[in-house]
Amino acid sequence: MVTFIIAQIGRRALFSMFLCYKNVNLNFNVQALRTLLTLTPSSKSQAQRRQLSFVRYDKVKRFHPSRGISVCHTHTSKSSCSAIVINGKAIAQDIKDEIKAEVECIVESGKRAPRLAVLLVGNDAASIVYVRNKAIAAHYTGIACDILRIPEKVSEEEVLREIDLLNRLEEVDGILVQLPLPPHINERTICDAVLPGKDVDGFNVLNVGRFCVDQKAFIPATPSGVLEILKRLKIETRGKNAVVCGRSKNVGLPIAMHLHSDGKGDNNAGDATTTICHRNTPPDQLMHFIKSADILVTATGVPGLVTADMVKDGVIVIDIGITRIIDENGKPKLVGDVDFKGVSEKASYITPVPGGVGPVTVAMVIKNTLTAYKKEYDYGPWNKAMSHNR
Ligand SMILES: Nc1nc(=O)c2c([nH]1)NC[C@@H]1CN(c3ccc(C(=O)N[C@@H](CCC(=O)O)C(=O)O)cc3)C=[N+]21
Repeated sequence: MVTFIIAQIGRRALFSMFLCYKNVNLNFNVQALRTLLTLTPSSKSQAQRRQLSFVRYDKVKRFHPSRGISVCHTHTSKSSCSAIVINGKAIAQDIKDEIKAEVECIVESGKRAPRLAVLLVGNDAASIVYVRNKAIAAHYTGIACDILRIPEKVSEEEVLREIDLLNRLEEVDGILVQLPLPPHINERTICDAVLPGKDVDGFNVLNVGRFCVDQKAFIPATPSGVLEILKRLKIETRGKNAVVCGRSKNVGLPIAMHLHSDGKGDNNAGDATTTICHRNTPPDQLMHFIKSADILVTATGVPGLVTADMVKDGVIVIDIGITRIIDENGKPKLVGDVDFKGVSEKASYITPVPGGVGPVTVAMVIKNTLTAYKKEYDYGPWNKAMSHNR
């Protein structure tokens, strides 16, 4: 194991060089995408509904599939309007810049930088991309990031030992085990082995439980990304109809948990009337619930699940589905759950795939790492008890 870690440290140096190179490109792209245009509201209600002070997060030109790019000046005929496309890359960039500034202050004051350890088991192509994105983001903000690549055939015991080691290392603030894990490894066992105070993924059952009862907790990156988007766009959720399609334990369920909670707890919850639809929701019921949604969150991985005829005018659409397909020209492409072209004609806001929730997810993991470093959440005896159990 020691040899393995030493090998990783060597690799890390190479990886940092790669990151430095990647970072230049990343900054360039993000800068190019940041539009600071402002809209001129045509009426007061429009200004209120669209939260115009925050349009810098949107690609202000409205997307209209049949007429190319157009700007809609009136809300009187909403169906002929098209949605504001939420720019997840710009939101992520802002979050990362805030983190970077804070980390700079920490380091200038003579303290060590925060540190994230990522365990990547096996060679899942998507996981490699996601982990790489997290490492690039960490590097950008000044947070140290170690990626421990572990062969697919590793035993559960071995992974638990690795986590135990990281739990005990004072200088490791955040631990993240990339999912999915190979089928012979129990994900619940692994997630629960991560010390709650270092559990930047929020997958440890203690964090899950605390989040459920709306106490301070690490909230998983994708749900907290969605919350951050809603918060930064100042989208009101209280009393609205929220529909979440998909009930996965790490995405759909926590998002619904947050949206429905009454807002009196620690996490500034949504207080929305929340419905969860899932694979056993009959199609007519799915149609019925989606039609009722003011805020629609989809996290199913079923491309084209939501079409224009299913949504109501002005719906806010957060698309978390991410599926790799081969398009009509034979090229690989990422798509969400929503028929973007059609639905963006009726929605008021919509997140694209890629470039929507994904980049914000990455930024939120990094933000959680800074929170872990600052030891903002008090886990009392849990943090130690879990460690001594091993
Ligand atoms: N322990 C753990 N923590 C996670 O947070 C976690 C995980 N396991 N397993 C898988 C999901 C998924 N996830 C994404 C991260 C980045 C993008 C992302 O960067 N998406 C880009 C596209 C990336 C690409 O090119 O494929 C985008 O939407 O623009 C997407 C999804 C984190 N997850």
